[in-house]
Amino acid sequence: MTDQLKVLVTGAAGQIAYSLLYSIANGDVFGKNVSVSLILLDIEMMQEALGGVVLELQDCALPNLKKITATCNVQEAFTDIDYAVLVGAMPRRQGMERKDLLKANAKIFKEQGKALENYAKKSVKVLVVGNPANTNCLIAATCAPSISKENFTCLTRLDHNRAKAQIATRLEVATSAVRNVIIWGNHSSTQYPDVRHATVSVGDEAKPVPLVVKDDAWLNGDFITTVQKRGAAIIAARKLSSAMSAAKAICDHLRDWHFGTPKGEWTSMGIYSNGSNYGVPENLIYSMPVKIDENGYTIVDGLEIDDRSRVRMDATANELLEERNEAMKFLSQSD
Ligand SMILES: NC(=O)C1=CN([C@@H]2O[C@H](COP(=O)(O)OP(=O)(O)OC[C@H]3O[C@@H](n4cnc5c(N)ncnc54)[C@H](O)[C@@H]3O)[C@@H](O)[C@H]2O)C=CC1
Ligand SMILES: O=C([O-])CC(=O)C(=O)O
Repeated sequence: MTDQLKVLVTGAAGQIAYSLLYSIANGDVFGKNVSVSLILLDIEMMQEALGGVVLELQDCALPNLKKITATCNVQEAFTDIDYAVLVGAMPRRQGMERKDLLKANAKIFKEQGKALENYAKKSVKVLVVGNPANTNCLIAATCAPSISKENFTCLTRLDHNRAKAQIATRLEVATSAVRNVIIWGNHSSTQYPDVRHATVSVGDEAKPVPLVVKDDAWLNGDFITTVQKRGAAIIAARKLSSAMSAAKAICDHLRDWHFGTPKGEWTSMGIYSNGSNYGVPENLIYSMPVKIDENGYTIVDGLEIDDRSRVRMDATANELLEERNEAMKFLSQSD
C-alpha cells in the first residue's frame, strides 16, 4: 500500500467539506501511516473563504497532512490524484427533489469527468457526493472513458447509516450491533432501504432483523419512508442540507473502499451496473450491497429478492433511467 496519497476534495469551501477535511487530514480515513496531500477545489468566488479553511487546517497541526493546495484551476486540481471526492455542487432547498438539481449540476460533472480523463491517474477512485449523486456519477464516468467504470462510485452510505441507526434506535442497541442493511438504487426518495437480510447481535448470536423487530408493518412502512425522506427532514429543520452526517458517511465510504469491509459485513455503494446483477439495467449507477478487499469491491450476489422488493428495486431503477435520459440529452446538446 502506498504511503502517500493525493486526495482532491471539490466544494472545499462548502459546508460538507468543513466537516470532512479534518477527518481526512487527521488520518481517520486513510490511516495514520499515510501522508496525505489535500487538494481543495472551489470556484473563484470562494477562494477567499477557501483560504480561511486552509489557515484552519494548518492550525490543526496534523502530522499526516503533507501539503495543502487550494485552487480554482481544474487542471491543477485533478493532476495525478489518487482519490477524487466530488462534493462541489448546488444543494437542494426545501420542496425540491434531488433530481431537480440535475440541470444546475450536470455541467460540473461533465467538466470534472473530462478533467479526470485528462489529468488524473488511471487508478483514481472517484466518489460523487453532489446531487443527484448517482446520475452525476454516471455523467463523470461517461466523460472519462479511459478510466474503469468500477472506479466510479456515488455516496449512498449516508442512507445506509440512517437505516442502521433507525433499527438500532428501535431495538435500543448500539448501531454496531446492526449489520448488513442494504440501500438499493437511487440516492433519492425512491431508494429502497432493505433490512430483510440484516442481522442484529443479541448476546453472542446474530439474529435476522425482521425476527427481532417483530413489526413488519413498521419495517415495510415508516422505517422505509423515514430513511427515504431523512434528507428532506433535515432541510426542513436546518434550512440547510445534511453536512456532519454526510461528511461522516463520506469517511466511512472512503475508509471501507481503501481498507476493505469488516469480515462478514457488506456496505452499500452506488456503483456502475453492467446489467448482470439483480435485474438492474446496464449503464446506471445503482446502489447495491458490496464487500471490499484488496482487489476492490464485489457485489454481494445471490440474495433472495421477494416480490415486494422487486417492485421497489424496479421503481428506483426507473427513476434512474429517466434521470439518465435527461443527462444524456444534456451531454449530446453541450459540446
Ligand atoms: N450523496 C449524499 O448523500 C449527499 C449529497 N449532498 C450534496 O452535496 C452537495 C454539496 O453540499 P454542501 O456542501 O452542503 O453545499 P454548499 O453549498 O455548502 O457547498 C458547495 C460548494 O461547492 C462549490 N462549487 C460549486 N461549483 C463548483 C465547481 N464547479 N467546482 C468546485 N466547487 C464548486 C460551491 O462554491 C460551494 O463552496 C450538494 O449537491 C448536496 O445536495 C449533501 C448531503 C448528502
Ligand atoms: O437531502 C439532500 O438534499 C441532501 C442529501 O442528499 C441527504 O441529506 O441525503
